[in-house]
Amino acid sequence: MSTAPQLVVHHDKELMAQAAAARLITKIVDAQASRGYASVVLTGGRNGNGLLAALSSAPARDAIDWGRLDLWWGDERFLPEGDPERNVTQAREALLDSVPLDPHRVHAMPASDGPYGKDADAAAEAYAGELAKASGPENHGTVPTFDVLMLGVGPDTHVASLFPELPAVRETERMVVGVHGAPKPPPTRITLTLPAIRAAREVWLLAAGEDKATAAAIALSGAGEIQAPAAGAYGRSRTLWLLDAAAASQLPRSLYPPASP
Ligand SMILES: O=C1O[C@H](COP(=O)(O)O)[C@@H](O)[C@H](O)[C@H]1O
Repeated sequence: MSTAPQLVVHHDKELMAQAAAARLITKIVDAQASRGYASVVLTGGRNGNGLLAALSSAPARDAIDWGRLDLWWGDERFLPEGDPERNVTQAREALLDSVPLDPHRVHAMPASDGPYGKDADAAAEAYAGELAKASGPENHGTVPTFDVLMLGVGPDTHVASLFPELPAVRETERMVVGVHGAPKPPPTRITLTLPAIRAAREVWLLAAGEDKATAAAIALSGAGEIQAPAAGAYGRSRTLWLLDAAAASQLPRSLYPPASP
């Protein structure tokens, strides 16, 4: 069952990143208070890294019990360990290296010089196995019920490494797949699929900047998920689009009415 998207539009991308970071802190602290731990899926890209950087400089970040936080990734660029273009490398720089995480709870996707060598499909299968191991009877299948899963939105409406019309976005069985021939470099990637994304309690789509305006308008105007993968990303209990005014500038007025005078 899909949840109708809710929209929050901030003045600019800096404010959006700060507000999203504050929202994430509250979610994590609440989940830890009620269950003992929290699980979050990170995204790569400018907006995801902007949020992590904002979280890093938010004084309230110390409210999080970092040792009881599980981190997963929505996708990864299949490159050697430590490559500056890897999403995990960028996340480490923006935040992860400066907080006391439990390394056993940081579930980076495999690198192209790791145990699976250049075989992105085998690496994807291994990540699916790691997710399945972390999924208990209280979850709904072979993927944990993440508290929050974040996704950047590409100008072509891609989310994670689910690009329009490529086989990965059509996947209905597997939770993680290898991606070959991605239109955005690098061509080889690993990604959660739409069924895995939809296992999350809350899915947050982050879109800031003019170059995201068309993508946001298309995805929020009833487009199909094969042509516009962002349209197929929703959470079990909430789907939240966090935008700045530039990214919201082409939304239909019924979704984003002009501000009151
Ligand atoms: O390559 C990727 O791009 C998307 C969007 O990134 P952005 O810089 O246009 O915001 C990102 O969400 C994804 O994780 C990443 O691998």
